[in-house]
Amino acid sequence: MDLPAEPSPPVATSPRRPRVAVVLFNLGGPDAPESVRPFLVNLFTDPAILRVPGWVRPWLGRIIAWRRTRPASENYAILGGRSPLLELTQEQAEALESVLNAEGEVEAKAFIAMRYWHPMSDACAAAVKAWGPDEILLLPLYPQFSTTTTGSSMVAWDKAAARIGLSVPTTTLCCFHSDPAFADATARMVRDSYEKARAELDPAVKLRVLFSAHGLPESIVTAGDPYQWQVEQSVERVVERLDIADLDHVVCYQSRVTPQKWIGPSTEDELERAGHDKVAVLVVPIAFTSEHSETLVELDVEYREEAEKLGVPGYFRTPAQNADPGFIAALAGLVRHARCSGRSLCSFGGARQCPKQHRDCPHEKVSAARRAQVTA
Ligand SMILES: C=CC1=C(C)c2cc3[nH]c(cc4nc(cc5[nH]c(cc1n2)c(C)c5CCC(=O)O)C(CCC(=O)O)=C4C)c(C)c3C=C
Ligand SMILES: [Fe+2]
Ligand SMILES: [Fe+2]
Repeated sequence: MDLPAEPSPPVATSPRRPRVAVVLFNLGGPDAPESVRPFLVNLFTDPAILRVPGWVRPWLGRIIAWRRTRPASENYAILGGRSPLLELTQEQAEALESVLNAEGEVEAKAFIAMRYWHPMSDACAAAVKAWGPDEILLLPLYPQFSTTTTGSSMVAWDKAAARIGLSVPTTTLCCFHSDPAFADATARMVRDSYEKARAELDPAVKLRVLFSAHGLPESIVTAGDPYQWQVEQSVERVVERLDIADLDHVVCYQSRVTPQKWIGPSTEDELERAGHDKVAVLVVPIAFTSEHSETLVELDVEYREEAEKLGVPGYFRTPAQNADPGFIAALAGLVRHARCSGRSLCSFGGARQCPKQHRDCPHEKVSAARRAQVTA
């Protein structure tokens, strides 16, 4: 006699994890000596960078790019003829992807959209579309928002996504200048290099920390760009965490490339002051999260030589974050936080109040007036 078949046990079905495409924004850099000129043309013909009437820009932008090609090529030659930015961003992308996937909440894939050299937004948007995400998170690798960097990348992304009809719910993170995990990771790196510098220096020599950020033409800040204010916020958060009594420190700005008036003090002026005061310096890049020509050449070669000439009694530098585990954990936290807070969290150029009222919400608000100026 046939026995009735045993009812089969219920099959455990775990819900499919949402597929999240994390798009990392950075500036990009030339991948060969012959790419330097077209990279610079892309940069100087961007209306976010060269703020002149549209009919002048293609001409003036090309002239400025042409004039800048020689000094820029000389800098890239020191790095073997190319920028290391893409490889370093790829390492950050892989590290972030593995942290997010290990957490198990989402199925994450990190993509890279460079602004002025490949892979740019069009290629990135096509790769994102082919992957078929449920959600997209736009995550700048610039801690502080500037219309010249993150703002410009957002505009380029929107155009690229529209061109190929990529319409997936998208969260945009404007900035993370005051994110506690970002400040913790940065402060740890600064403390390490501060201690190493102190160990090398004669105890009688004082050490000053120069938080060096990329500069901006002053007119861009006057027009409402929140970058300088956000840089100052980042420095305050890091200094709080360093908790070094009577820390001698200053915020300064490097990499001026146009003749207009740029925000100051310049990093060069601060080197001159350090030479005059006979104090050693620890230079901390505060607005770049990866090494590239402006850290490896400008800071490590040019400013070091300048400091020697000026009689600065010691020159040290904190590395950029690259794939530092603390920094990658901070990025993963930003992804989690942005998702849990809902898609309304950030708007172009600023952020609305954190809807979940998290303490220390990293999405610091930009005042309504400033936001209006930025988005105008
Ligand atoms: C008017 C010119 C520029 C403004 C404004 C500007 C803002 C800005 N840039 C960064 C970060 C990076 N800049 C990089 C290269 C680079 N930037 C400019 C000009 C302006 N940047 C030039 C001409 C170049 C090319 C290099 C050179 O000619 O020296 C890079 C990448 C470089 C690499 O090696 O890959 C980064 C990163 C920030 C954060 C910023 C304002 C907030
Ligand atoms: Fe720049
Ligand atoms: Fe929040």
